[in-house]
Amino acid sequence: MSESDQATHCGFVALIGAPNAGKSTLLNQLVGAKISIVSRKVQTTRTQVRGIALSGTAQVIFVDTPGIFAPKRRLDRAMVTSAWGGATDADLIGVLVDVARFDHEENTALFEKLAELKQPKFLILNKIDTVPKEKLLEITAKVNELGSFETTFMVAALTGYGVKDILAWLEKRLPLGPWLYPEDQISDAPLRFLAAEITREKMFERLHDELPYRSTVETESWQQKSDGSVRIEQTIYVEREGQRKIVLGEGGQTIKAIGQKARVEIAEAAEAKVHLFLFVKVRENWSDDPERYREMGLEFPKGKG
Ligand SMILES: Nc1nc2c(ncn2[C@@H]2O[C@H](COP(=O)(O)OP(=O)(O)OP(=O)(O)O)[C@@H](O)[C@H]2O)c(=O)[nH]1
Repeated sequence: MSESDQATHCGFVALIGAPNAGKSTLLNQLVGAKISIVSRKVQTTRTQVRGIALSGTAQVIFVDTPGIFAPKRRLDRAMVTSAWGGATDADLIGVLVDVARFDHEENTALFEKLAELKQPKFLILNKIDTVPKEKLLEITAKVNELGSFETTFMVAALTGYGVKDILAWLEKRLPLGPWLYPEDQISDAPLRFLAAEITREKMFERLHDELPYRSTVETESWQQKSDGSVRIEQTIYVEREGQRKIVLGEGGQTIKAIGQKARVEIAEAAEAKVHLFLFVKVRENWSDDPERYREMGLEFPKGKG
């Protein structure tokens, strides 16, 4: 019960979907702030990031998950284990499907796996701006044959169209219970993790396909200064010397530009003046190193990578 006499609702909702279905975009719309990094490159989300939304009497805690379902490499397997971990702990599972790709292979694998999860599920058809209106009902019927869903939402996460309906439904649907987080909290991702994600996003924006998705960013130090500012040191890990040169750019221009953009956003998130220092290091085979997994909040999968 909250302080008022009104009963409150609270619960965990896992968002599951194929790569690029729009999970990060949707999560940001639901929460009304930039929580999870968004990119046109697939697999930018590596760990569960929670966004917390308030809707009337309900606190809805979203778990964002990596969207990949047929893992081959070790890093991919760790991501998938993390994704399903989030789903099995949740009260409800929101299944996100790109309407234009509902019958693609990645969704077939997803629906097969979903059948094993016992939690109630609801369907979110995203990117409805990309298919003709008259096709939507037919697609809705077809997708509902592939799984068992309590209800279906049609949204365009990019513009926010339809997103409020999801929150309104969840408000009634989540179990009764006290709120688990303070009212003004929108994420429980530690700030230093969020800061690393911001730098990674700026790096992807700047370098696109020049950089493999396996490069990573870690916040090595976070020092609060007496004047209220924060000194942050981050290391960008790449796998080869050639990649290090790309990230640095001529005369260090590229890394400088990445750092400037990241600093502005980290300062917003930290609500403080930020001094950001970026380093680039080559670490061969980092994706086989258990320590790197721990830092990303993932479990190191056993067996050969
Ligand atoms: N046209 C259109 N594009 C969208 C919509 N929602 C998301 N997108 C785009 O789809 C792409 C993928 O969105 P993300 O939110 O990064 O997808 P994700 O599922 O989190 O992806 P991963 O992190 O790789 O798992 C981005 O280019 C988005 O701008 C939508 O409603 N309409």
